[in-house]
Order: sequence, then C-alpha cells, then structure tokens
Amino acid sequence: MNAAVDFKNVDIVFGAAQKEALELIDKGATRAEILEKTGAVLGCAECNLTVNEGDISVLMGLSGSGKSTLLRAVNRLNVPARGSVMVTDDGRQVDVASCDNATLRHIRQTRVAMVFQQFGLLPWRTVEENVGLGLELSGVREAERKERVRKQLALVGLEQWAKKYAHELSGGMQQRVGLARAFATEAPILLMDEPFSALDPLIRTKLQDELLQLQEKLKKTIIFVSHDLEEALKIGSHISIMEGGRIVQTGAPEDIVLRPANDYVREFISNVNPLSVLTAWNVMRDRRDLEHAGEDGWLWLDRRQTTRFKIDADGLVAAAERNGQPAIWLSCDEVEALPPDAPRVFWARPGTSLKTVMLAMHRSQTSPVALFDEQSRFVGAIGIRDVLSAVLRR
Ligand SMILES: Nc1ncnc2c1ncn2[C@@H]1O[C@H](COP(=O)(O)OP(=O)(O)OP(=O)(O)O)[C@@H](O)[C@H]1O
Repeated sequence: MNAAVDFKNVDIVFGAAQKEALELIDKGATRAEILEKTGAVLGCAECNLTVNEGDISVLMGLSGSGKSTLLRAVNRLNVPARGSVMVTDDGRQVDVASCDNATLRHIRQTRVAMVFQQFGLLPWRTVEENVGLGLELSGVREAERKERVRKQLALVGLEQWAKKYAHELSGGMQQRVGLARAFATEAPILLMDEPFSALDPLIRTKLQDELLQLQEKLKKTIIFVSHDLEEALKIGSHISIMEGGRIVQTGAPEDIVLRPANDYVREFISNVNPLSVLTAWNVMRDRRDLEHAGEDGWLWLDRRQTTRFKIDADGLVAAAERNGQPAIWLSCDEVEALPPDAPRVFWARPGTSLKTVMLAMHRSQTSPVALFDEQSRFVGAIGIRDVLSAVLRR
C-alpha cells in the first residue's frame, strides 16, 4: 500500500514562544502546562499518522483536541514548528512543511482539495461558477472548465441547479456544491473539515452515504475531521482519536470499539452500538482454539459442546451434529428459509455483520455460528459468549 500523506512527528504551536513550547512538548507537557509556562497554544504534538492511498482517515476527538490543526498542515494552512508532512506527488514525496512556495502552490492546485464545514460558497457566484473557482484560479481554460464543472455537478446530482445562487439551495445542496468544487480540481487528496456537521441529521446521514458511494467510484484519499464517533465509525477506514493535541489511538473502526487504548477512548465508545461496526470475523474463535470432539476431525464449535463439525483434509465441513443429531449447515443469509424445527447450524463469512450472526443464533436456539472463508473452508466459530463479550465489551 502506498502512503498518500505521511505525518511524521508533527508539532504545531500557536504563539511566539515556539522554542520553549517545543522543549516542553519533549518533556511530555500538556497543553495547559505549555500555555501557562509560555503563553503559546499547543495545536498538536508528536503526531504520527500514515494515510494510505484510497483510505478515508478520520481525525476524531473533542472540540479543541487538534483535529483541524493537524488537517490544515496537509496544505500548510498551518505551518508545523517541527516534523514533516509528506505528500505524494506523481510518485515523489514532497514535504509540505518545508517545500518552496512554487511546490506548495503546485500541491494546493493539483494534489490537495479542501471541503469546509460552512461550505465556503461565494454568494455572488452561481453554483457552476463556485464549482469552477479552483479551476479558474489555476488558469484552466473556459471550455475545459465548463466540461469538468458539468461532470462534477452531475456526479452530485445538481446539474439542474448550475445557474442558481448559493442562497437558493438548501444546506445539504450547498455542501454537495462544496464537494463538487473539491472534486472538480481532480486532486487525489481531499481534506474535509467537519463537512456535514452543520446539516440536520437526516441530510447528514444521506450525504455520508453519498460520499461513500462516490468514494467507491473516485477512490480518493480522504482525511476527514469529525467530532462524532458514529460518523467516524461509519465512514472511516481508519480512525485516529485525538486528545489535547496528541493522537492517542489509530485503528480500524472495530479496533477502536473492541480495544480502546485508554479511558478517553473508552468514554467515546461507551455510547456506540457495537452492532454497527462488528463483523463475524471480529468475534470468532479461531478453529485452532476449538476443542477436538473425538477422532476423525470432529471439532466442538461451542464451549457447551452442543454442536460439532467434522472437517475434512481440505478444511471443508463433511458432517455436522447438533445435540447428538445429524444437522445441516446453511448460510446466515438463509435464516428464513427452513421451518424452525429442522436441526441446523448456520455459517457466516468473515464480513457478515454481527447483527446477522445474532439473528441466526436466535433462530437456531443459540446454536453457535460457523465461519467459512471464500473457499468455504471452516475457519472458526462464534458462540453466544463471544457475542456477549463483544457487545458488552467484557
Ligand atoms: N490560528 C490559531 N491561533 C491560535 N490558536 C489556535 C489557532 N487554531 C487553533 N488554535 C488552538 O489550537 C487548539 C486546537 O484547535 P483545533 O481547531 O485544531 O481543534 P479541533 O479539534 O479541530 O476542534 P473543533 O472541533 O472545535 O474544531 C485549540 O486550543 C485552538 O484554540
């Protein structure tokens, strides 16, 4: 995987006493201590984060935790006091923190586009003129500009609104214009600073869905700031949790939910429904950890020893038993398919949602659920206790 943006030991300090503040950062001082001793405000400290191409990397944390400060270092709207922010530009790495102005201009015009919370549309320009603004500033000719603007407006479903002014559009539509404007630059890296937080919840959910759909097609690298963990878990391929200017944990959504690094993160996830992120893979017991049930490749799927599978040499299931009776095994997706009295054991794929697994357990009198890989080989099992541990986080 190639890194699109690589933050290396980034410190950002607001105020004159940079040197003193950096010395205090090295001693592990908090923002409050640095402010008290130097009068400088710690924006962010010791931030390390690699954002791979095609990732949606979410910076998450309470207000003032330093999310926007770090984000804005990618196009040097904030200048790091120390450290580097490497941005990949046609295969070569540029340190935005220290590059010359011509290189910075090139990066801003062709590599990195930004979408703001308050849309940032110019009221005296029409929708199409707003979308074309970045192109105009970088000297793209009118004919090409028009074509690119038309294409991007179509992508966000706003072709009919090209000649309207911002105030004639709803908040959600204005933010779509903001997205189209960023897309129109064709920059591969998008910085999004709480782009949906000014919108009401329904529109917000809709735009999150639209962004994910667009991302399927466009495969940008997105760094997204949010203070909403539900939003972060939904759209992030990785999430970095920030506290007091420092990144305290980076991980995939399920890592954050299953293995919070400290109490601050635990507090954040305490109100999150784990069913919205966890999959069968996250909660299963590996087949190597299952107990043998006699000879001939039989394995118990559950600790209570109600259900066992006979696994053949290729890793495929050859026979199944439930409570001593021969059973059939079928996919969780077919949970409605048979009358409830047939003895059966359900199986799931690694990416099957935990909710689907639970439904299958419920339908089969809490029988364990097996996990099969794409070649239908048996890889592990999920018992009721695994589900409870994950949901209760114990
Ligand atoms: N231009 C600036 N000058 C001085 N201090 C600043 C500046 N920008 C940010 N700060 C300070 O840096 C700290 C981090 O702010 P930042 O905006 O990055 O937080 P945030 O996590 O994005 O918060 P929010 O969700 O409220 O936007 C805050 O204490 C803020 O007051």
